[in-house]
Parts: sequence; C-alpha cells; structure tokens
Amino acid sequence: MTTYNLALIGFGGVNRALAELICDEPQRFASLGFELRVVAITDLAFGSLVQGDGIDLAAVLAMPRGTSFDGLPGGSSDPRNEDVIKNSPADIVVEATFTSPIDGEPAVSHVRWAIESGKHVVTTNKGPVALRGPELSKLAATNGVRFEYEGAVMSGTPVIRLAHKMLGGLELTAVQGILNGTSNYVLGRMEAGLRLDEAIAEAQDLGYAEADPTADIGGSDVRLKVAILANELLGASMNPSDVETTGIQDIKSDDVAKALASGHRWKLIGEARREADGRVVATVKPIALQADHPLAGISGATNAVSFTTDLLGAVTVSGPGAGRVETAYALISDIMAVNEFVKGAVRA
Ligand SMILES: NC(=O)c1ccc[n+]([C@@H]2O[C@H](COP(=O)([O-])OP(=O)(O)OC[C@H]3O[C@@H](n4cnc5c(N)ncnc54)[C@H](O)[C@@H]3O)[C@@H](O)[C@H]2O)c1
Ligand SMILES: N[C@@H](CCO)C(=O)O
Repeated sequence: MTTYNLALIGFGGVNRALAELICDEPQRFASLGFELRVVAITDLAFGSLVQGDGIDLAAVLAMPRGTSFDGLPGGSSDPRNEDVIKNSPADIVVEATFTSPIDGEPAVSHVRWAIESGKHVVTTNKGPVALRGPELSKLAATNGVRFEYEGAVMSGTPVIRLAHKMLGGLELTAVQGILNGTSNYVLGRMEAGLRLDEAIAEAQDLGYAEADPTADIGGSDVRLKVAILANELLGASMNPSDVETTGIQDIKSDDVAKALASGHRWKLIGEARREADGRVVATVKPIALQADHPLAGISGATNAVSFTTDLLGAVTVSGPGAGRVETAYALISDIMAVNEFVKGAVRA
C-alpha cells in the first residue's frame, strides 16, 4: 500500500480534525488504498516539528494550544514554514493557515514553496485560490504536481470537482448560492432571538468562523468564493475586488423579525452570472427571500449552490459549508485526487 507523508502547515481546527481522523480511523484510508503519515507540523502557536518516521499524533493532539514543540526531537518553537515546506520529507503539503482576503499571504508563499520543491499541495485556504489560483495551478502543472482546493468553497461538500467532472458537458451561465456557513448560522440564530454578537460567538465556538469573523459577516469570505466559482466554472478572470460586496453587518434583529413575520428569511447570497455580451458579473448581498424560495430553507451552517445550465436547468448542491471535520473531509477528497494522479502517472 502507498504511504503519503504529510506536512501540516497550520495546526488549528481543520488540520487537527484531519490529524484526529488519521490517528483514530486508519481503516478509512486503507480502504482508499493508501496510508497517511504526518512527518511535519508547523503552527504559530506551537512552532515546528519534523519527524521523518512519523509524528505521534495522539501525543501532539494532547498538547494544549500554546505549548511549544521545542524540546521534542525535531522540534522548534519557531514555525520555520519555509524550511519545513522545502526540506521536510513530505509528499503532500496540507495548507490550513489563516485566509488573507487581501493578498492571500502567507499561504500563497507556502503553496509556491511546496510546488517548487516538487510537493503536492492540498488546501482549504481560499486566499491563494481566489487571488493566485490560475498562476499556482499552472506552476503545479509545470512541476508535475497537484494543487487541489476543494475545501475553498462549501468545505467538504463537493462543488468544484463535481462541477468540473460531472457538469463539463453543459454550458453554465450562472452560479448562485449561500456560501458562508457562519453568516447563515448567525441569521438563523437571530431569527431565534439572539443578538448578532451572541450568534457570532456561537459560530466561533462551533469552528465555523474565520479567525477574523468580520470576513464572514462583512461578506469578504463569500466574495473570495464567488470569485473562485466565476473563474473555475464560468471561465472568468476575476479578482475578488471585482465582486460588488455587501455583508449582513447592518441587518438588525428587528429586520430579521419583520422579515419572518411577513414570510421572508434574510440570506447572504453570492452570485456570478454571464451576461449576454459575455461579461461575467458577480455580487454578494443580503436578500430577504420569500419562504418558498429554494434557498430560504437552507439553515444553520449548511450551504447550497445552484448552477444554471443549458440542458438541465438549475442543478443544486447542498451540504455543510463549514465545520472542522467537514472541512477536513475536503482535504481527504483532495488527497484522493492526488492519489489518482500518482497512480495514473505510475501506470502511464
Ligand atoms: N473551519 C472551517 O469551517 C473552514 C471551512 C473551509 C475553509 N476553511 C479555511 O481553512 C483554513 C483553516 O481553518 P481553521 O478553521 O483550521 O482555522 P484556525 O484559525 O482554527 O487555524 C489556523 C491555524 O493556522 C495557524 N497559523 C496562522 N498563520 C500561520 C503561519 N504563518 N504559520 C503557521 N501557522 C499559522 C494558526 O496559529 C492556527 O492554529 C482557513 O484558511 C479557513 O479559511 C475553514
Ligand atoms: N468561515 C467560513 C468557513 C468556510 O469557508 C464559513 O463560515 O463559511
């Protein structure tokens, strides 16, 4: 059986959930035809750890946040991302640090270092994909490795790969949906009577929110996702700054209650659409949907995206849009794609 060595860059909610699955459920991977071994971990809070024979995941998962890897064999209190990414014996770099909606850093550099040193990259980080996606995919192709990022949109729910693989024979003219778990959860909790700040705190505890939740509430998280979908699926060359964006920060408990009373529900809707002249235009804005609208019933951290197609009309995918384990599954599906690529290369 093939063993893939992983370097986990960022050891927060998502990469810890992946480490737990690797530690607790090895049979899940054996049934996929490979084993996973974590040989390196870096994080601002822990430093870095490189152990070529495989890190004892149960032991590091038990370390409280803020404890240093310094003192462990191969450990340091410094994250040493560049050295670890370039020189550790990893086959696959798993990037799950903070998303920067401004320039995608430091994740863009992490991805580039990995690809340039011949390592595959799987990531849930929207920044590099939305801001540098085509350039990084091209670099990966040139270096004979994969750059996979299913978790950048709707966490583990298959959207990007599903659309590429299964909708490729259709003409897509628009994508529209609820693409942020935190804001959808928050709007639902406000319907239940919570204040905005109370609902955000709950979403943070549940692991849905970004490190800076203003990205979720202010719409910049959805803006990145809409740009990714427009570029991947509608053939646009869009920068996130091209997406006209309004968040839910100005929606008050009163607005939510009034909408409910009149049979409406506020939802943060992201959309990209190809116009008759071929231009792709994209927006993010809150809309009070009628209760019988197909997206009005999407509740909690669940997301949904609807593709407008020529032969099938609307095709809608719905599932978790956030969550630690749910997002770790996106990384697993990316590793499955890397495995297919590696096996294909061996056969060829
Ligand atoms: N949690 C979700 O539901 C979800 C869903 C989809 C995508 N994502 C994306 O996945 C990524 C990880 O999410 P998360 O929930 O694990 O976040 P998190 O905040 O729990 O963890 C991020 C970790 O990265 C570390 N980090 C930040 N900058 C670093 C650096 N320069 N070097 C080393 N470590 C660094 C932090 O210390 C933290 O432990 C984010 O980019 C997020 O946008 C998260
Ligand atoms: N913070 C994001 C994570 C998934 O990208 C959300 O709530 O949807």
